[in-house]
Amino acid sequence: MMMRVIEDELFPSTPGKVKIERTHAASRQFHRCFASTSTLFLWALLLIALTASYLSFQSFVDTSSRYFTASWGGLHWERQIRASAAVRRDDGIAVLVTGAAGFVGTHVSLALRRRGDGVVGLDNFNVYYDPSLKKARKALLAGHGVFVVDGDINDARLLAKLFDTVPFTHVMHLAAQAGVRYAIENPASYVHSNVAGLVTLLEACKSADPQPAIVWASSSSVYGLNDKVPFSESDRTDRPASLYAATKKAGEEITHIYNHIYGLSITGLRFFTVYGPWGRPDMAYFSFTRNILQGKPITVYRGRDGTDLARDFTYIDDIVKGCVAALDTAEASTGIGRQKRRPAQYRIYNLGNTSPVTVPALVRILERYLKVKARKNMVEMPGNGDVPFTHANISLARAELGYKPTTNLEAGLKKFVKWYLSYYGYSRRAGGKNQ
Ligand SMILES: O=C(O)[C@H]1O[C@H](OP(=O)(O)OP(=O)(O)OC[C@H]2O[C@@H](n3ccc(=O)[nH]c3=O)[C@H](O)[C@@H]2O)[C@H](O)[C@@H](O)[C@H]1O
Repeated sequence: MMMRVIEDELFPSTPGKVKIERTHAASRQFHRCFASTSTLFLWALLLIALTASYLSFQSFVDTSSRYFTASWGGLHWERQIRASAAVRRDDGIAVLVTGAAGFVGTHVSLALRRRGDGVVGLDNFNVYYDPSLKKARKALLAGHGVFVVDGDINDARLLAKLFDTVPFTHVMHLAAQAGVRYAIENPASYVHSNVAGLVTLLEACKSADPQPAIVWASSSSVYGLNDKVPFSESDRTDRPASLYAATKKAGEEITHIYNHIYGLSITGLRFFTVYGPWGRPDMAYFSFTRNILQGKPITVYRGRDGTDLARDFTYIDDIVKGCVAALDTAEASTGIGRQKRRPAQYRIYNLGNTSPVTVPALVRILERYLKVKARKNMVEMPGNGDVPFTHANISLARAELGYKPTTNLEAGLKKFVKWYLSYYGYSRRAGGKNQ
């Protein structure tokens, strides 16, 4: 019956033809057709096989090109990571420091290493400011046995590899897009590092076995338009003045989620305008020093009502003590296999200096140490994210971390200027390193 249908379809009934011939012809045609269907089938198989081999070749090319071009991976690399992570004291900790070639990251890594903890750094060496300064910090760390991986916190494969290689007990997360006013120019970089990068890192931490405890850098800028002084952790933080502040505030909410669902132990540190040797060239105290020495004018912002702006400038060594104390008092994360077994620690602390200084006062101190008069342009604060003042209440950090800042701006800037002159040389016009 089936054959009949096929026959009829292939040979529409034509009056005058002999039936038997039709049947034979149809059968020949059918076999020819069957043969051509099998051929088609074989061709299709061949095509599928070719596609499969092409795809696996592509993936081989991808993998090997990543192997040959990526700045991480391989046996030698793993050996460096393990050596850097080796703990050399009783009850020492193994810490992954993100942003290790940054200002705070370098100092914290050195402090941990000096007391015998295992430290592995991670930094993407971006060009937000002169990467040669970051490379110099990396070299400084290498001299103390700290290896810094060149990679991004958005690279989930790299993070997974790091946690596979070392059972980190802690993550000191300092990698971020910093700077309050730069967010006007490059908003996407804040979302990339401070939001997407943070989530990628937390995902890796949540999946790691053991899960590390996380201490990370939030910011005084989360207080935004808060005018209740001094700023306490319980004050409002829902009125940020810049995208930078908003991404740091988002970080506080995001880390809370990972604490709540996965049992990650989280400590957020709100840093107040940190300064000191090996600092960030984009910050006022640093760029003012450079300009004053080069005889260039500096722009000093003032409030709309003519008042001076003020910051609770905090010296790097005090911040490092706060970071280390936060690591030492961090309880272990409570999750395993991505499941929380019991509630985990969630903390937020101000790390400031408790004595705000105005920007013109900062300039006067620099003039004294540099022995050069600054050429000042007093300008009304542009509406690009700045806040008029910051002032930290540090009672909580003092009570729970034993945090007690000991360096005032005078003493701290003296150390900064000494470092600056030794690093860049006395006369910028006479040459020296790039900035
Ligand atoms: O605590 C924080 O969480 C932040 O601290 C820092 O931000 P800020 O307190 O804004 O520091 P910084 O830029 O040095 O400006 C200092 C003062 O100089 C004024 N300022 C600045 C530049 C200038 O050209 N002129 C000027 O008057 C300016 O108006 C301000 O009054 C970090 O950069 C930031 O990453 C974040 O960590």
